[in-house]
Amino acid sequence: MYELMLDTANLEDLKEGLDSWPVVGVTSNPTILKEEGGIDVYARLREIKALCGKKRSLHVQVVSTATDAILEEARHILDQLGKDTFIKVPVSAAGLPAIKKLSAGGVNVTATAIYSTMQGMLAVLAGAKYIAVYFNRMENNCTDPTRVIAEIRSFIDGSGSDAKILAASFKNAAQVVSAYASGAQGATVGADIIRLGLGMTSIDSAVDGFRKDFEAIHGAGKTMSTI
Ligand SMILES: O=C[C@H](O)COP(=O)(O)O
Repeated sequence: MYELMLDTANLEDLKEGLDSWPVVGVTSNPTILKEEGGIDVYARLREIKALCGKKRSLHVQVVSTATDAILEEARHILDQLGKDTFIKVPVSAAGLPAIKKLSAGGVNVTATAIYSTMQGMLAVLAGAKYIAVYFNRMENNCTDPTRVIAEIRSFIDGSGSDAKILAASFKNAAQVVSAYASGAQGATVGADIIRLGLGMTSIDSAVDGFRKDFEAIHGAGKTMSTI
């Protein structure tokens, strides 16, 4: 089953997206939170958690760079936001041991900052539930994200793991389509990407043509519910 999440902390985007689009979770990182200006971070994350409700997941990233500090930060996030919160941990030398310990303790981990198949494989083995692969950032570094996604997916399937690739870091709709086509089970995107996908003038032009043809039969303003 494929999943779509929103990569934002903007309340307007979240209210629209969670209400109107087929979204199963919300992700953020410190840069996304910074875009919201001088917010109280935990207050905002609590608002987002409330908007998510019980059925959608919230993924919150740690900031610390040493293993013990990451573990401490993860515990604090769970205390503040609830035990079902997914803790986003970068797959770094210090992050991997934290992913292993948190996962062993039953914490939901989203492994992040993934630029290589090796990082993805290690995160799967360490027990992460989601593997956040950075699509656009890889392309910026002349790495092919479709190859990395396909290799990690093959590793997940071959090892019988229930981890899912959650592709992230998108700048356009084509990248999202490529991520899913390469084997990602999920993508987390900004609201702008969804709007791009629905914003083609040819879509509105087709809809307008159908409306005019119907009005030619039954008169102006008529619809299937008013004839
Ligand atoms: O948390 C991961 C983000 O999706 C990274 O996105 P970005 O490359 O646009 O900063």
